Amino acid sequence: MTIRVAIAGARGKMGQEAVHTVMKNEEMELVSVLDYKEIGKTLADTNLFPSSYDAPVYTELETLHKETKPDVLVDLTSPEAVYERTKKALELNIRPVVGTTGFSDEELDELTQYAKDRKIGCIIAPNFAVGAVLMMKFAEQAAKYLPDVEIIEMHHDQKLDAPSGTAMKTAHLISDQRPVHEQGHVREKETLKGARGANYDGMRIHSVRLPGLVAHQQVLLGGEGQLLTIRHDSFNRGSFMSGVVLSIKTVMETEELIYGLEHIIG
Ligand SMILES: NC(=O)C1=CN([C@@H]2O[C@H](COP(=O)(O)OP(=O)(O)OC[C@H]3O[C@@H](n4cnc5c(N)ncnc54)[C@H](OP(=O)(O)O)[C@@H]3O)[C@@H](O)[C@H]2O)C=CC1
Ligand SMILES: O=C(O)C1=N[C@H](C(=O)O)C[C@H](O)C1
Repeated sequence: MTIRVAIAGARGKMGQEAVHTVMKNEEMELVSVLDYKEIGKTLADTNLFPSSYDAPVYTELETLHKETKPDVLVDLTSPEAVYERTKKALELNIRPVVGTTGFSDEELDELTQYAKDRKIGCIIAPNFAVGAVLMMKFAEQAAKYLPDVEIIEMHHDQKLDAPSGTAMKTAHLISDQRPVHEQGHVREKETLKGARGANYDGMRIHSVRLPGLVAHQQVLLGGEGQLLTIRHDSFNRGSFMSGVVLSIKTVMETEELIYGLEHIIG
């Protein structure tokens, strides 16, 4: 069976890569594209793709659904509207594969319940790169033994959310293994606000934004006289595409929300 795929955010850095990936995949068909502004009748009208890329463009998910009946909506957009759109997709019986980051813990909980009530698959993957998933899992394991942790995530300077979805997911995984405790000196005082980074259950998260970067993270775990550094680098967006393909296939087989690629990479 060919999987009918729609993509939201197709003009973006990740979206363009995902369009090519789906177009090249023989088990999938790109049936439509969702944008939030008028960009032409078909994807080719954007001048970003060859003229053979003729998937129609819609600005309303309901119309897109009615006219092109996608099985899956791949969302690679921006944090502002992704929660509402994911909920709407579930309502319409379209299975969301969401790479967009910036969900709050409450929103993730609500969407999990929403998908469960409707028995419909949904995958939210803060990072589609297999190496990044391994970095998070290794850090989770290491934190049992070295519970003092600081996360440094580094991204390109066009990124809208901070900390990154990957850093948040890493913190979630580590916090399941490590007793909540404040790190650093008890009388520590910031002379410049933000110097110690964001505080997640006492763990510190630092966000670096610089031109030239793509997506990088290191997890530092400190112990008496020692430091373990676990690092992952994505040098280009091709690194995320095998995870996108796996998620599109897997979401067709599941009836609940899966948060994180670690649950499906086997
Ligand atoms: N899970 C993963 O592995 C990865 C996730 N990401 C995440 O994916 C998202 C996209 O990243 P990236 O491609 O770098 O960002 P870009 O800004 O390059 O692309 C986002 C695209 O979505 C469009 N867009 C914005 N809002 C909407 C909307 N409401 N509906 C439809 N389209 C919209 C933007 O249009 P316009 O520019 O006109 O506003 C743009 O074309 C981010 O949240 C990022 O964190 C990124 C890399 C990997
Ligand atoms: O915006 C990005 O680029 C990325 N976003 C994701 C995140 O927030 O973790 C995944 C990856 O780090 C690239």
